[in-house]
Amino acid sequence: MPSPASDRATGATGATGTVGTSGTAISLSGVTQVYRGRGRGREVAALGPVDLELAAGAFLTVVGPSGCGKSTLLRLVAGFAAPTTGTIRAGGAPVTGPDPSRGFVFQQPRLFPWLSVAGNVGFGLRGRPRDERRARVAELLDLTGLADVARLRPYELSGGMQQRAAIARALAPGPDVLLMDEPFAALDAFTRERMQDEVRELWRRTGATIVFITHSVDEAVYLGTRVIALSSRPGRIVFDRSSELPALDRPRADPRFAELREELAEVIKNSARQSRNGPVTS
Ligand SMILES: Nc1ncnc2c1ncn2[C@@H]1O[C@H](COP(=O)(O)OP(=O)(O)OP(=O)(O)O)[C@@H](O)[C@H]1O
Repeated sequence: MPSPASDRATGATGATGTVGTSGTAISLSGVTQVYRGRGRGREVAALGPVDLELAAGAFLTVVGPSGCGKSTLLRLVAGFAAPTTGTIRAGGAPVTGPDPSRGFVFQQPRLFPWLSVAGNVGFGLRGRPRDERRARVAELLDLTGLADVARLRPYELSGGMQQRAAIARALAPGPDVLLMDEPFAALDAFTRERMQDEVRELWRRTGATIVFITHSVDEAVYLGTRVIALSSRPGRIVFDRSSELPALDRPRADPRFAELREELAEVIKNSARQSRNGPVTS
């Protein structure tokens, strides 16, 4: 297994089309989201204002209390909706809608039941030459350990394998950014830990920038090269920390793991009580 440092320093090309190891992958400036329901007083201030600059190649984890706007943030970056105020840029260009350069993985795998695993993984490659598509699908099935089940239908797979197929499908077009919305929340604890290691490995090998939403402080600290916490709704950044832990072989054994986890848990507990704190950064 190549070391993450050497992988990233050389800008090796993995599963994604482009490996960006320099520059800004995503930036948000003054981003807010207010949902408007029917009738007076039905507005929900869900997010922001949020300002964020994310370096290419980072693994950003976002954690915060339930309903604080984590999914809203991710959906805005994906381009599924436009923010109420503010601007979002990806790779320097304004986000105006969904784009193959930003892959999305949902909490539920959402595979197409009528397609095989290979068919699902290749779905986003329709229109490309057949040979190219086949080679790409084979590469991704190998990368995600699904080569042996390529011909099976989704219902024949375990939950973990289905989620791997969903990740492979999101990676197929070679996105620069992978957006993951609590992708392991529905998995049992054992499978979840294994998938965390697998996604770490995918990140190392592909060089993609990842934004990963989670409810779990442990998962956020284990995976993130940068960890942010949002306050209670409307979600604002109340904690923002870079971490070297994901580059280590056994992050949980490092004393910094427990330290960061405790600090983050404390911030989330406090911000749930007092939602309008200023940022806590270092
Ligand atoms: N389409 C919508 N219309 C109205 N309100 C919405 C809509 N989507 C989300 N909300 C509200 O906005 C707030 C933020 O929702 P969001 O799903 O972004 O939070 P979250 O942090 O991802 O929540 P959870 O951790 O429970 O998944 C919540 O109060 C939610 O009820």
